[in-house]
Amino acid sequence: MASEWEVRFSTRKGRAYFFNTKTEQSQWDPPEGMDSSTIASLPGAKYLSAGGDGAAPATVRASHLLVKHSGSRRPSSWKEQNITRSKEEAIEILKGYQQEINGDPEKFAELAQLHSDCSSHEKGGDLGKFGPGQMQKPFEEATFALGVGEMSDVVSTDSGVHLILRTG
Ligand SMILES: O=C(CCc1ccccc1)N[C@H](Cc1nc2ccccc2[nH]1)C(=O)O
Repeated sequence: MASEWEVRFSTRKGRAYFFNTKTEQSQWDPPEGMDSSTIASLPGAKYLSAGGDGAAPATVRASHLLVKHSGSRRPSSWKEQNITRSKEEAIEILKGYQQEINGDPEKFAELAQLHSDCSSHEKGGDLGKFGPGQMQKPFEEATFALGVGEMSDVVSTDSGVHLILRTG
């Protein structure tokens, strides 16, 4: 029965697997005879790669532009020793960059290099590839919801407020 099955993500292996909640058995391959639309509707199906077969690692690549504020987990960066701006002010600043970027990936990388409060600024904001369970949840969910080449609106994490560009 499909309802016994769910998709989970192995951070160790960096890929999705199928878990039977009744027998508690897990397997890499989709359950025998389960069609792709049923697989796509299983709980945790978001961990499956586009093919829905769980075989390809469900990882993404992204860049981000982070503006920290006084409530950030670490209100300091390469740019500013002691960051005291309010969260509201950080959002206003980020929205200014968002307008300037206007959907242009090259502009995104340029402004991330100049202004991001994350060490990834050195690489135009590039964070490399990551899978579920590796980044703070709001950041992960926003990134996984983007198509390749798409940019997020303002996303808030314990680190500050971000613009995210999914690149892979
Ligand atoms: O955690 C890091 C390093 C992230 C990184 C990953 C991969 C390559 C390069 C950098 N920097 C934090 C700021 C920060 N918080 C984040 C939360 C989610 C994603 C990226 C983030 N960056 C900080 O500097 O406080």
